Order: sequence, then C-alpha cells, then structure tokens
Amino acid sequence: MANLVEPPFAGPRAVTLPARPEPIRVDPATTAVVTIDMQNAYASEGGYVDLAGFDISGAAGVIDRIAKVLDTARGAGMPVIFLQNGWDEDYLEAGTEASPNWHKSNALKTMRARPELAGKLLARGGWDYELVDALAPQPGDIRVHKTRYSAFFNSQLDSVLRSRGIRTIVFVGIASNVCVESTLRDAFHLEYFSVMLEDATHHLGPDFVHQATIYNVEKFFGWVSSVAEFCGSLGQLPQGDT
Ligand SMILES: NC(=O)N/C=C\C(=O)O
Repeated sequence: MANLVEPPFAGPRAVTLPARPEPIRVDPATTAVVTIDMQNAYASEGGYVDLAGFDISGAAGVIDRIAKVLDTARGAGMPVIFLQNGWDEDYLEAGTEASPNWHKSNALKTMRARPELAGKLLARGGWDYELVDALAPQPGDIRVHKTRYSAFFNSQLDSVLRSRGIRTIVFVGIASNVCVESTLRDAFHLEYFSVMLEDATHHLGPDFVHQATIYNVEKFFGWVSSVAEFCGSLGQLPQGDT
C-alpha cells in the first residue's frame, strides 16, 4: 500500500480515507465539503450548460451521489459549503468587453446569440442560479457566491474556511475540468489539502477532459477518492460526535 499521508493537524477523530496516489488521514474537525456550482445552470435540463450544448446526462447521478456525501459529512460534523456561480441581475459583476470573462463565458455568449435568453442565465435571483432542489441546503450549511471559475477569487470562501480552522477540502460538483479544478488549484496554493471525489463530479466537454483533471489532481494538486470510500470512512464515525 502507498505511504499514508498524515497531515500534522489531523487529530484524534481522523480516519484514513483510501485515495490516490496515497491514502490520507481526514479529520472532520479540520475538513469541509465544498460543493461547486450544483445549480440548475449546470445540472438541470433547460439550464445554461444544457442550452449551450453541453451533455448533462451524467448530472443526475452526480446529484444523487453528492446528496450521500453531504449526509455523511453532516453526520460527521463537517461543514458543508455550497458555491453558487453567477452575477447580479444587471451582469455588472460579469465584466465588460475589457474582461476575458465577457469573451469566454459560454453563458454570456449563449445570451448574446439568443437574445430571448438575456437576463435568464446565471443571474442571481433567477431559477438558473438556484441550487438544484435535491441539494437544498440544511440548517448550518453555508452558501458562498462566486463570479469567476475559481471559488477563491473575490469571494468569502477563504475567510469562511480559515475562520473555522479548515485545512482539508473535499471537492464535489460541476464541472470537474473548469470550476472544480480552478478552485482546487487555488486551494493548493493557499496551503489547503484537497481531495476530489471523482464520481461526485461531472465535466463539461469530452470525457478526456475529466480524465485530465483526475490526472492533474492525483499527480500535482491533491488526492482523488470516491463517494463509496468517503462515505465508508467518514460514516464509521459516531454521528453528531464533534
Ligand atoms: N461551474 C463551472 O465549472 N462552470 C464552468 C463554466 C461556466 O461557468 O461558464
């Protein structure tokens, strides 16, 4: 078996999470689950990425598996944080033509190509921006707004994590190759340990981009595990014992 990774802040409640390239000790007292952009935009028919022509057929299974992860995390006393991507209803936060976001955002491009959608995609307050019904936040869960691919950029995420003593992040959500990977890379540079649950994420684009993200995480930025391994390891802790 590969060497165990045991961060020095892993305390007495830490469990061993089977992961690649090595198993890693995960302590619920210093770990949070960060759920990236599980909004109608990214996971529902008629949402932004569906309208923009991406295949979202894998999203339904991911929603079910994330629900299991969140139940297990809450039972173990780990914070659950939901990121929501988008902008204000006037799209001021999206930037102007002087921003690469204006040119690269497929939501903005889709709305420019289809004026009947103007104001509907990723606008705070609208259906597209809302989290999918099956992952409605529970009391104690935290919601954080983000305006670019990395959830750390210009958001409250770093403060929310640091103020709770969080050092390890378990990543789930959509899309593995865009916002999950962007955020996980920034997490590495901010000295967080990151674990991506590969079957609780879904990608935008061909399957090889998902595989490339898995490779990048495993080789350079963190650890890769699965929903079954996470729920099996963290689920063995006494419920509610924080
Ligand atoms: N949540 C994401 O990974 N988003 C990817 C693309 C976009 O928001 O346009």
